[in-house]
Amino acid sequence: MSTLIETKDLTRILRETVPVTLVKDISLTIGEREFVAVTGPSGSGKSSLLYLLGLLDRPTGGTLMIRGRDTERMDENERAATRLANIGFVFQFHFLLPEFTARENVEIPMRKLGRLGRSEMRGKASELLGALGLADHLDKRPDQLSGGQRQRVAVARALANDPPLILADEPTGSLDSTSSEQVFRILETLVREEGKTVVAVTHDLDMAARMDRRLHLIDGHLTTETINAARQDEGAAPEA
Ligand SMILES: Nc1ncnc2c1ncn2[C@@H]1O[C@H](COP(=O)(O)OP(=O)(O)OP(=O)(O)O)[C@@H](O)[C@H]1O
Repeated sequence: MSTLIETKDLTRILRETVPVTLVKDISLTIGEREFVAVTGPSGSGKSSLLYLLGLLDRPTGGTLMIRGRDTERMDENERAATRLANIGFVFQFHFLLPEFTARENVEIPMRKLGRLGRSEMRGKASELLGALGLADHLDKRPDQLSGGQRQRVAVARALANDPPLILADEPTGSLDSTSSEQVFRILETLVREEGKTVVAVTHDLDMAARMDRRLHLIDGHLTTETINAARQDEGAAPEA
């Protein structure tokens, strides 16, 4: 299994009047085709860790390598380009742009990357939305869609540039149980059939148990790392 992300003593401290530790000394390795849960109590640093892994925030200590490249040695342009080509985000609240249609929302990351022409972008966006069961909703705006449909548009947007890594912050947190299961299965399919790596923050321990590995945080520290049984049978080695 090749390594996608490697951190060593990753730390993020806010330099306020009283310093606030968001994430402290986290060392981990995440490989390609892994389905990883991040769990922990409220305020334990789960979102902060995801922001660091997604290059949306910078560490104050330690290192973060993505595909063998030290992200702290990159300038802002390189970080932005690395993010755009390698990482898709799905948040608890979809953050779709309300004035744009589903298809236009999915096209936005493609426009930013600038690799495809206009009709190719349209085609790719339609294809992605179609694969997520939204073929009849391409031209609807977010307020014309249900919560589950909006979250599927957000997943399609995360996949727009075909990144190897999807980071999801409570992607099913605001959904009813049926939509939640549907979105979970989509993420699972991305790993099992498309070879993506998905790292998802979740409060749902049943869901976490269905993933390959669970990283549990307390007070910004990675306290336990659990390899789920099904994966151990496949020979995945426990790391911590
Ligand atoms: N900008 C900030 N200023 C001050 N404190 C912050 C800031 N951002 C985060 N924190 C604090 O850092 C800690 C970690 O926050 P984080 O959002 O990463 O936790 P979390 O595990 O994702 O929580 P939740 O499950 O509630 O979303 C929390 O105690 C939070 O209050």
